[in-house]
Formats: sequence, C-alpha cells, structure tokens
Amino acid sequence: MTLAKLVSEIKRKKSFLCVGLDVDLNKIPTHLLETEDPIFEFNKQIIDATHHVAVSYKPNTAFYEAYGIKGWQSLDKTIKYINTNYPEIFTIADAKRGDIGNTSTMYAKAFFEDLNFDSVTVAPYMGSDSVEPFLAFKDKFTIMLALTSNKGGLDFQGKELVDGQPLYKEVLKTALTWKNSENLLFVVGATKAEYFKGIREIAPNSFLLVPGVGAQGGSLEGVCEYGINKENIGLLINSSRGIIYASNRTDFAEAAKLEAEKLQNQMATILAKNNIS
Ligand SMILES: O=c1ccn([C@@H]2O[C@H](COP(=O)(O)O)[C@@H](O)[C@H]2O)c(=O)[nH]1
Repeated sequence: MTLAKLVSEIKRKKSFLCVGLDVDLNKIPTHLLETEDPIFEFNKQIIDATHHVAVSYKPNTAFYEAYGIKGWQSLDKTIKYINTNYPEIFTIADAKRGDIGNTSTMYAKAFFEDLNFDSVTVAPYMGSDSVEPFLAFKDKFTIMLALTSNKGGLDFQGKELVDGQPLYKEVLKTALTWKNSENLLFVVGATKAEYFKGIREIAPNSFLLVPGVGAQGGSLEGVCEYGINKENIGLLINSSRGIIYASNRTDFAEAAKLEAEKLQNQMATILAKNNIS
C-alpha cells in the first residue's frame, strides 16, 4: 500500500473512516459464541457490512492478546480476510510498540512481514532508534502517538519544555527530521480538536490517525476545521465501539453498517465543503 493509493480510495469512497475492530467477547451477540471462532466471525460480518464506506480497519491488538493464542489466531485470520477480499483497505495494527533497536525490528517484522499489516502504531518515548527500525520498511507505515485522546494524554504530552513549547510539539518536529519520515503518520485524538491548528502548522502534510469520535465524544467537524489537508486529506478518523457495538443482537452487522454510513455521509459533506473531489 502507498499513501497515494490511500488518498485515491478516500476520494473514491468519499470517506476517511477507519473502523476499529476492538472485539470484546462480553459485548458481541451471544449467538456468535457458539461458532468456532467468535472473534473472527464477528469481524468478518462487520467488515463485509462496512467495507463500502471504510478505507481502513484498525484492530487494537490488546483485544486479541487478551485471549491468548486463540486471540492471535483470530487476528491473523482477520488481517488475511481483509488483505484477500479487500486489498484496497489500509490496515492498522494498533499495538503501540517501540523498544531498543533490535527489538523494534522484531516488532516491525511481526506486524509488517508475518501479519502483513500496512501500518503499526508506536510510542515515541524511547526516541529515534526505537522508531527508525519501523520506518525502514518500504511501503509500510509507522503511526506514532503525538497527542492522545485520553484525559491523561496531557500529563506528559502537554508538559512545557524549557523553551515553553509542549512536549507533543517537540515530538512532532523532531520525528519529522528522522530518516524515512515520509513513512510516518501521527495519532492525534479527536477529543483534542482545538489543538489541530497548531499541529497542522508543524505537520501540514502528515497523515493523522484520529481516534476518539463516537464513544469518547470527539467531534468530527471540530477535527476537520483545521485537520483536513486540501491536497491529501491527511486524516483517518477512527471509531470502534460506536460502530461495532451499535447493536448486540443478531442485527449487529446491519446496525454497524448504518453507523458507518452516517459517519461517511458527514465526511462526504466535509469533503464537498472543502472542494475535494
Ligand atoms: O489516543 C488514542 C490512541 C489510540 N486509541 C485507540 O483507538 C480506539 C478508540 O476506540 P473507541 O471505541 O472508538 O473509543 C481504541 O482502540 C483505543 O485504544 C485511542 O482511543 N486514543
């Protein structure tokens, strides 16, 4: 996958929606628990019902790791299902990794080579040599936490450095100087809409993965006011619980489809307002 292909898919579908596949066995319809692989069965039906309005899927690996080997197998089946049936979809392993260099290389191999995701999320705390091993993979993307959606996100990310600028801005500026930074995207929470203007001053053309609409209450319109880039759009807006748990009954896939279509409609309106076609 290339970012140019992602942009052309966004324009074709008039959507920059990323559906989060955060599967909790306590929340899925009970009839699925009788199937051989309830997590995969749930994902398959969600994907089939929403792929026409989504350009990306983001399984958060915690929701698979929590179920041990079986969970990891469900993740493997899910990514294979997407890559085989919907190869135009941009896939994100939300794993928030990062470690000393040789360990980061192994994490990168796990997600880019073994599982064949297009991208993986990483934490910046360990610095350049913990992120650059991910960036070295051609046509694969590293999505680094910049300003996260949770309340505590500002505890450290918002701390002012000696020159008065907040840490997250320094993280953005510095990361953009790293080798292969053209393969770098950033996570910025939708709950932090008022920060997008400043972020776009530092990273005008970077793609931003934006979680926090739906269950966390972030505003799509608020994010797009300054977050949207007229050339490449530059946004992937994620909603997980708001879509996948729209119903916990047998109509769950249809309910997810309706929620995803609602968001896509709003996105199409925003694209049209910005004269992006
Ligand atoms: O700043 C961040 C970074 C990651 N996330 C993840 O995104 C989804 C959001 O799920 P919702 O159900 O739509 O709230 C989830 O996997 C988080 O771990 C985030 O929310 N904020």
